[in-house]
Amino acid sequence: MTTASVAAARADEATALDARELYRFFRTGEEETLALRGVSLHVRRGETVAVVGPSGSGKSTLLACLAGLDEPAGGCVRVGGERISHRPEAQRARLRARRVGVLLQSGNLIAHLNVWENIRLAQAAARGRRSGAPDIAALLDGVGLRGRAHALPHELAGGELARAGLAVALANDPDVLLADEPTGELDGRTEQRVLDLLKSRADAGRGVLVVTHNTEVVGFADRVLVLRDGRIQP
Ligand SMILES: Nc1ncnc2c1ncn2[C@@H]1O[C@H](COP(=O)(O)OP(=O)(O)OP(=O)(O)O)[C@@H](O)[C@H]1O
Repeated sequence: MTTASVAAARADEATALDARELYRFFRTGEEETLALRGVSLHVRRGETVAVVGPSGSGKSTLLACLAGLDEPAGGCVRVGGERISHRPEAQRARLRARRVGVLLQSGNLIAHLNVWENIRLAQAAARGRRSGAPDIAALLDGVGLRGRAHALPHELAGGELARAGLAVALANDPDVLLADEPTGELDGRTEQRVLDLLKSRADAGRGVLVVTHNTEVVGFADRVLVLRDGRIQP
């Protein structure tokens, strides 16, 4: 191995998420919207990064591209050194199940499965992952839902639902956790609990990226990136 390739391998190891020159546009009739215009960012292992920006700046589109839920028209996304962009959807889903935790505002729970079953399903989808999956009871303890393991999503209150969603997003012990407004509708105490959990993921050597308007979340992040008109501000 050359010195340069050793250095590149080390940089890869230290990086949980790496996105280069992402472009994404939408066409509606005659109209074309450039939602992402060359976005590059990275999240190191052990780091929490917040992305903030006004409504319509491209935050949700960015999160979807980073998670492999959407395909950028140009650019490349790597998670834990593996490319997740520009692959068939089934491969992206497999990689996401193994390496990425996604917490969306729309929720990530399957309605007819209880909390325990939702977590179990996320773990089953991640099979083949190199390390063992976290213990479900420990995950539930972490989000303060040990007593709600058998509740269906519609039986949970708003804050409980958000915490259950977080437990599912963490079920595969992801290299990177991507969260859209993770503290959206939460009361102060639950918000602090969720932020502590996100921080503990970073402390465990994983990467955390949150998209948010919330100043508390911005304050807790190691780095803040501002997105405007589909570009990261210098
Ligand atoms: N499916 C789509 N079809 C057409 N235009 C879209 C689509 N999704 C997003 N856009 C456009 O892309 C731009 C970025 O949208 P995006 O939802 O990513 O912004 P955002 O920063 O997440 O906004 P908000 O904070 O309001 O959720 C907007 O101009 C939006 O109208």
